[in-house]
Amino acid sequence: MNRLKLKICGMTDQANINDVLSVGPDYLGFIFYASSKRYVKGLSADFVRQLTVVQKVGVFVDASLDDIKQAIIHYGLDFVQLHGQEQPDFVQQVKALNVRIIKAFGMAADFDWQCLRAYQEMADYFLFDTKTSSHGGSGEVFDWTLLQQYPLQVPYFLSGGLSLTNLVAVNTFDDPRLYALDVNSKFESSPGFKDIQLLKQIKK
Ligand SMILES: O=C(O)c1ccccc1N[C@@H]1O[C@H](COP(=O)(O)O)[C@@H](O)[C@H]1O
Repeated sequence: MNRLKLKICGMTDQANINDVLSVGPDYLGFIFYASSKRYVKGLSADFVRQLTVVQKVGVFVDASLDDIKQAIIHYGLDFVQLHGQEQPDFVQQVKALNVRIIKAFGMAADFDWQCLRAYQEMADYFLFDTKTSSHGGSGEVFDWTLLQQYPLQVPYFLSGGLSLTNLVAVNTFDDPRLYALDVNSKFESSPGFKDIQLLKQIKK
């Protein structure tokens, strides 16, 4: 697991973020989706913007280009994670805002792998999450054997209900395209508050 990058997502609280940074994540995720239990709204943009020891990822679900642009400016985002049904031409417009792109897809048995081709030139990374009506943060795991059908070379984040229990099986992955692990609800004491003791066990 050591070669893999770590993204800790759904940060909402300043003190909790300071504790989480002691775990040494590569990426911190902030949810800019009002329906989420982890909506970033109460968190100071000035505080987030001055965080430089970590890559800051804004997570959006079918947001407008202007909302994304404002969030990039105010929170100093390095990455935009597009977690909805964003089409390639829209993703290209976000990329033109001078951020790097993580394009997320909800995995299910009938997932159309060919649809990824239209995104491969503009996405720095793909992210594979479990397909649910809540878009993300469900804590549900998808069938990882589906990834055997992934046809492209774009590196990806593995996501969807990652926990201390199922992360053990990541060691069986033999896929150099697996770039990062994205942990969220299974490492919380309550939505938006990460459990530091649980997080510390990831890198053991
Ligand atoms: O966390 C949320 O509430 C959320 C809401 C809407 C879109 C994405 C969201 N989070 C992302 O969901 C995945 C998986 O989370 P979990 O481990 O299943 O809880 C993760 O990539 C978050 O970035």
